[in-house]
Amino acid sequence: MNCSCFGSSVVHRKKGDVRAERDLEGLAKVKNFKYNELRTATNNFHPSNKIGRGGFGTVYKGILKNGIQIAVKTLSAESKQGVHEFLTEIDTISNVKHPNLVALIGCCVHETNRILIYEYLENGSLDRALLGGLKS
Ligand SMILES: Nc1ncnc2c1ncn2[C@@H]1O[C@H](COP(=O)(O)OP(=O)(O)OP(=O)(O)O)[C@@H](O)[C@H]1O
Repeated sequence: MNCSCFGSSVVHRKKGDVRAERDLEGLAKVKNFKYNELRTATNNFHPSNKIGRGGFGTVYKGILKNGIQIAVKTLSAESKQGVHEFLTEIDTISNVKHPNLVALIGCCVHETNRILIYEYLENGSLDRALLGGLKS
């Protein structure tokens, strides 16, 4: 599995990152994004790409090189959630698939950054997903 989202420099990896890398190898279902790929997709996490903020942290809209739109959820620095808990959450989310749930497509751990990547839903998509054919 590609673990290069930990950065190109082995020298700068912290203990937690190395453990996270090891743990991520066990998560076969989600893609391990490179931090630079996410920086490019979100125009360096530009404020104009910000689409919301939830309990996890700030959410940015991004566009991958292949044109796929993504929602990039960055775990806020104040969060007490550690790498291990973060990875456990990914493992749990990636095992749940339902038409009414937004799919988790990947994650990234880079230095102190913990990031989740979801499929992007346009405004109103949730309504449509929940109400199905009831909504025009
Ligand atoms: N997959 C997505 N596609 C498009 N926009 C999204 C997506 N995920 C989140 N957002 C936007 O980011 C905002 C925050 O989302 P987030 O899931 O972090 O928190 P929340 O659902 O509002 O609350 P909580 O943190 O309690 O789950 C949402 O209200 C929405 O506007």
